[in-house]
Amino acid sequence: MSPNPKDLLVLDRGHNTTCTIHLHGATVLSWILKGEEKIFLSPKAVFDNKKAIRGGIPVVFPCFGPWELGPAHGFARISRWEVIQEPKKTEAGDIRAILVLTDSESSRKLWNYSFRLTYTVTLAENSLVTDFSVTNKSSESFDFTCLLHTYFRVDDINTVSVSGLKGLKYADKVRDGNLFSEDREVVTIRENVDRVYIATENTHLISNTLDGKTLTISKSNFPDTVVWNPWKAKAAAMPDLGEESYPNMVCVEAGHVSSPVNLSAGATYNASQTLQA
Ligand SMILES: O=P(O)(O)OC[C@H]1O[C@H](O)[C@H](O)[C@@H](O)[C@@H]1O
Repeated sequence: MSPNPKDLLVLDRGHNTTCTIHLHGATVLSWILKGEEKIFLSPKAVFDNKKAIRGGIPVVFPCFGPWELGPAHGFARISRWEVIQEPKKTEAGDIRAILVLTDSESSRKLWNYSFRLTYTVTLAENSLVTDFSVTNKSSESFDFTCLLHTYFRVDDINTVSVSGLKGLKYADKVRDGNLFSEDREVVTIRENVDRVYIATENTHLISNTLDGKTLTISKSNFPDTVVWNPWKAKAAAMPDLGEESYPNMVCVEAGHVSSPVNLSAGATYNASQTLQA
């Protein structure tokens, strides 16, 4: 299934460097840098403007994980966002687009607050910058968790490693969410891994993504990092993924998830992620 071109926003910086955003969820589907796709999008992803898109960079808000009030990972990734700035060149020569999501009758039914999310995507020469902000437009404070659920494209998950996690505590979601300590300098993945690393370094290197290359994630105000690969059996059980695809993806997700953000009435939370290749 391919997305409908009417649902897409394309940022084009020239030199075969582009970023494509689906308005459903403001989901970045693709980041091509000098001809090379850096982001994993499942060949079985569904683009029905209802289901969350399997791959890319889904935006998780207002709840990471199962949510007692609504769909898992919240409603932002399954809501249609509005483009408030079409792709436009910045003074630095980058291409930037801005999308927003505000509360609606359907969001208030699940979560009765007024808010404005702003997502600014900047395509630079060697990087993709995603700035995320939440403004509380309600008359009372609210709590939320949020995360950029980035799926990276890799040649082979068996050779990938992730830095910036040594010595940290993590909640292991495949072991009842129990807390463990990471003692490895770099984290490798050889089975179903689903971990919330707490208070991580602001930079992670993902090694051996494509042709031995390293990709860098730099984050600010996203204190936590989720590392996820469902491995073979779980991938096989996901109709929009399939067992053939798990070796070609790794999710390294920057978020504020191990504790909620408490945002006062009228206040704004700002966080950002830069992917650099
Ligand atoms: O299937 P989804 O709702 O898109 O969630 C995909 C995955 O997202 C995160 O990485 C969570 O830590 C996982 O537990 C979850 O399975």
